[in-house]
Amino acid sequence: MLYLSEKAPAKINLTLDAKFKRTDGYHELEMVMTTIDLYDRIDLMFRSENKVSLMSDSGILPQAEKNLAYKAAMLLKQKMNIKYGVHIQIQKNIPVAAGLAGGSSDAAATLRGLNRLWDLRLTDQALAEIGAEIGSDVPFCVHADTALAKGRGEKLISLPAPPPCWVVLAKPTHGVSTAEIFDHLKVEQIASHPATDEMIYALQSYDYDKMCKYLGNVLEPVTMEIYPEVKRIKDKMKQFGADSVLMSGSGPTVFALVQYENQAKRLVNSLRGFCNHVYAVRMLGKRRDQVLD
Ligand SMILES: C[C@](O)(CO)[C@H](O)COP(=O)(O)OP(=O)(O)OC[C@H]1O[C@@H](n2ccc(N)nc2=O)[C@H](O)[C@@H]1O
Ligand SMILES: Nc1ncnc2c1ncn2[C@@H]1O[C@H](COP(=O)(O)OP(=O)(O)OP(=O)(O)O)[C@@H](O)[C@H]1O
Repeated sequence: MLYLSEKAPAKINLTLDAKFKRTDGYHELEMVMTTIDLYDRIDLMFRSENKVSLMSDSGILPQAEKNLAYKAAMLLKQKMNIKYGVHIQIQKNIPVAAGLAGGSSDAAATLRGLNRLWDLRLTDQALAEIGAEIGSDVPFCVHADTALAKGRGEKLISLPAPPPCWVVLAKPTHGVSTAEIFDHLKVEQIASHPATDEMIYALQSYDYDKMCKYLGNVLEPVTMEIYPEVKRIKDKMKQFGADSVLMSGSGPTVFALVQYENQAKRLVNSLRGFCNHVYAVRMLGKRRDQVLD
């Protein structure tokens, strides 16, 4: 194969809990994560030379060595001792540094795509293990379904996809550094831990109301303290009729759940003028339509 494309969907956290800070500096986490129908497109072109190159249509992304998709290609090449190359083209739709794992998903889609382009026949599990060396969210993004993630984020147990609904996302203009937010987290001072087991049960019983009830993220108050705009957006979303609202990952993107398209449209219209980056997308939760040959 000489050319192929992969979808790289964004993730949201339905829950994010931190148990303790580990001696390696990472936090031991417990999170329920799923995917939404907002995705980057990764085009991969086979190169017979032993070179990896990368271009993206985004002015703010690192173009080569620092790009997570480039790192993924180099790591896979090195691990599998590959002597040819690839040109990676990224069409960026997921907002950057937003808590939506855009970079991790690009890296994961690159691993999945190269597995096909270079005919490596690795399992998703093997790709996820390689991806864990790039970032904590990459293993989840390799599978790109719905999962309980533990450890640093790399230990995954697959869960049923959430009930169908709309996800309205609003992102403040500034991005957030994940490391900075974790730095400010004091695990022993967490006032309220999310009810992870109840969220799992909500998914297993396909219960939209319970899914809404049990959204929770221990990083939300931390990010809100530093960036009060996050709280203002969350309050507006609640006021404008969202069924439930939560910040995703380390933020600053806030997402609202609603069941019907007209509610999603109303919410988007109410937020315009107040927030520049607003999207209404469907919940995904299952890996489908990933391949774009
Ligand atoms: C917040 C989440 O998005 C939730 O899904 C992820 O935990 C972050 O995943 P990521 O961006 O792939 O994170 P990494 O690139 O591995 O780590 C960025 C930084 O976040 C902090 N970090 C990340 C994961 C974790 N379990 N504990 C941490 O303390 C560390 O300071 C780390 O240096
Ligand atoms: N392909 C890429 N797409 C987005 N960001 C990238 C990419 N490659 C490298 N980066 C860098 O990674 C950093 C985090 O970007 P990203 O959009 O993945 O953040 P995030 O959504 O907060 O991630 P997470 O939810 O996994 O913490 C940014 O500083 C960005 O410059």
